[in-house]
Amino acid sequence: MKIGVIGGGAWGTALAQVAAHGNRDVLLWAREPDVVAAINDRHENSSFLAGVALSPTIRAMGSLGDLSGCDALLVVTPAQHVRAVLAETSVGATPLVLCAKGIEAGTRMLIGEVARQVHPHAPVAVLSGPTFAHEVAAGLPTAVTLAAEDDDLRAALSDRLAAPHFRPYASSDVVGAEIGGAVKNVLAIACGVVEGAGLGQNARAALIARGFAEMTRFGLARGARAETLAGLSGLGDLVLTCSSTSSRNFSLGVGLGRGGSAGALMADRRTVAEGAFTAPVLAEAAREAGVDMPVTDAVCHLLAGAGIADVIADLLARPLREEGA
Ligand SMILES: NC(=O)c1ccc[n+]([C@@H]2O[C@H](COP(=O)([O-])OP(=O)(O)OC[C@H]3O[C@@H](n4cnc5c(N)ncnc54)[C@H](O)[C@@H]3O)[C@@H](O)[C@H]2O)c1
Ligand SMILES: O=P(O)(O)OC[C@H](O)CO
Repeated sequence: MKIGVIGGGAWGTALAQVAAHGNRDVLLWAREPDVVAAINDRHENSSFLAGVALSPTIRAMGSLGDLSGCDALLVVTPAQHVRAVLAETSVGATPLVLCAKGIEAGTRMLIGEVARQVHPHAPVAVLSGPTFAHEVAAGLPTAVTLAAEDDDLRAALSDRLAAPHFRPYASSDVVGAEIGGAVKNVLAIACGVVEGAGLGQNARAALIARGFAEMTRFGLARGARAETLAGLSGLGDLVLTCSSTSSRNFSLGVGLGRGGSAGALMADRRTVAEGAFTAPVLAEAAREAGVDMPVTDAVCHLLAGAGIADVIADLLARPLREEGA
């Protein structure tokens, strides 16, 4: 199975490195000519994944047309760009493995829904889980959820992408795998705020637990399975990104918690903090589904410039409720 990767950011590059395990050929499309040149000439991506010696069997290209002939395409651009990039890619019935974590603004579509709309004949899979790109690229042990409805595709992709340090767990719950990754980014911003504002470890643990309840309510309303939400792509990734400044979303939250504005914190950054884009659309989607997501709403207010003290006070002043409700 010849793998093509769409997106030369940190995660696309790390996944290309995984797929190149055992000196297998991998094609990687990157948007930036300097990234293409650095990968081909020096086997590095200093722009997005500095300090990693890449496999020489990874070949980078600047034209999406060069990916034709691949047996599966890993889609690893930021969520808000997936539609445009897929529309430029000749896909046919080639399986698409979606690795971006987010919900499309405007349409409120999960990325799998976007992919099916743009390429109706392409089978869709989702790869998601607790995966800091620099750790995966360094060969540190990592486990992910690999979800696809089709049994054969799931097995073929798991076999092809598994490596000694990279362990996919198969699932048929595509929607569940997607929702965990999208929602955890928003909750990671909230946990970063707790850290930045010095609200303490109790508050962070409470946010993780109540955030997971929120993720579960939303996921179940959208057809996800509870065990997927409690697995690697849901709870696993939530715990990772809510506890480390290696997370761009958590770091954004830390900045907000210290009193920075979202505009200033996001200006000029070359890397993506998906939660900032997902939060408003997730809040809309939750309202549409009749699901209460107070932490997500609080993140939206903070991103829009509301004061931290007011937002926290409002969150804590909500009516008391049953834990399982
Ligand atoms: N970095 C990680 O550790 C990690 C791990 C798992 C999943 N992800 C997910 O992977 C996706 C990609 O994130 P990343 O960390 O690889 O990116 P990144 O932050 O390292 O780099 C930004 C990427 O955005 C691309 N980009 C910017 N403008 C674009 C446009 N108009 N059209 C297409 N692409 C554009 C850049 O080319 C670059 O590849 C995100 O959804 C992220 O949540 C990231
Ligand atoms: O840096 P973040 O916050 O985008 O998190 C990266 C991955 O999603 C962690 O699984």
